[in-house]
Amino acid sequence: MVKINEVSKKYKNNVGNFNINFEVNDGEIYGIIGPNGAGKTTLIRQLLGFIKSDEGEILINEINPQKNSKAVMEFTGYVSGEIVLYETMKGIEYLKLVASLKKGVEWEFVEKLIKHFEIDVTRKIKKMSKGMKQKIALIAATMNKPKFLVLDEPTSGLDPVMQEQFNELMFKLKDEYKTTIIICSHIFEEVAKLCNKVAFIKDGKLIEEFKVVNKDINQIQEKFKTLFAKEVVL
Ligand SMILES: Nc1ncnc2c1ncn2[C@@H]1O[C@H](COP(=O)(O)OP(=O)(O)OP(=O)(O)O)[C@@H](O)[C@H]1O
Repeated sequence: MVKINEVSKKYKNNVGNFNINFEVNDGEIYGIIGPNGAGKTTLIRQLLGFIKSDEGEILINEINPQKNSKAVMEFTGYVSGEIVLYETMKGIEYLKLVASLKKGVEWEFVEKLIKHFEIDVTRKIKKMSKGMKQKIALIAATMNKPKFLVLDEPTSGLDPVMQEQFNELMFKLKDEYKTTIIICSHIFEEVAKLCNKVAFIKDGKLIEEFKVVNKDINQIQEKFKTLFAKEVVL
């Protein structure tokens, strides 16, 4: 589903990301882990064709997003790190608008998602909490059971109950609809529970790809500590 070959994006001062290679198979959940500023969001935006790579090739379901982002977005759901919604709308109005713009939305499934996340969609978005807005964004991104789903720190505002509901939704999409998912996260537990493989990104480089075995959070934590060890300053 996803093939990334020698991809680089250099901002000024040699910041960005460099010679990234990885593949994600159909129906896999792939994690991207790295500290702040490592280049995760830059990579995701290249994957979707929102920013142009300087080098390399990306193929999503055999389509190059850099040449045809629109074609990729037709079968892709995306939740960005900074969620921006139409603040003056009610939740339900926003979801109806998104449903009218996407192909293949069954409203019954949207209703199930609203119930699943236990969210009051009659409220105005501007009066919603960060976590509620995140749920709305997740429903908007998954309402048409997309073939490909890209999530940039999707659960940073969710409480533990909602985290579990998020995990359940990810498994449902993967198992029942064969959705391929890429998820950037700082939450090791989430990555351990959901992902088959994890890429560790440091200073714009993919320094290690790691296979998650038995949903073991300790392995990921240990690997992170080894790869990102820092001298104690304070
Ligand atoms: N438009 C831009 N112009 C110049 N530099 C940029 C631009 N966008 C991002 N950067 C820089 O590129 C680097 C990677 O940023 P990016 O947002 O991809 O990191 P990240 O891993 O997603 O971080 P975080 O976990 O904090 O969200 C950072 O040093 C950032 O300052």
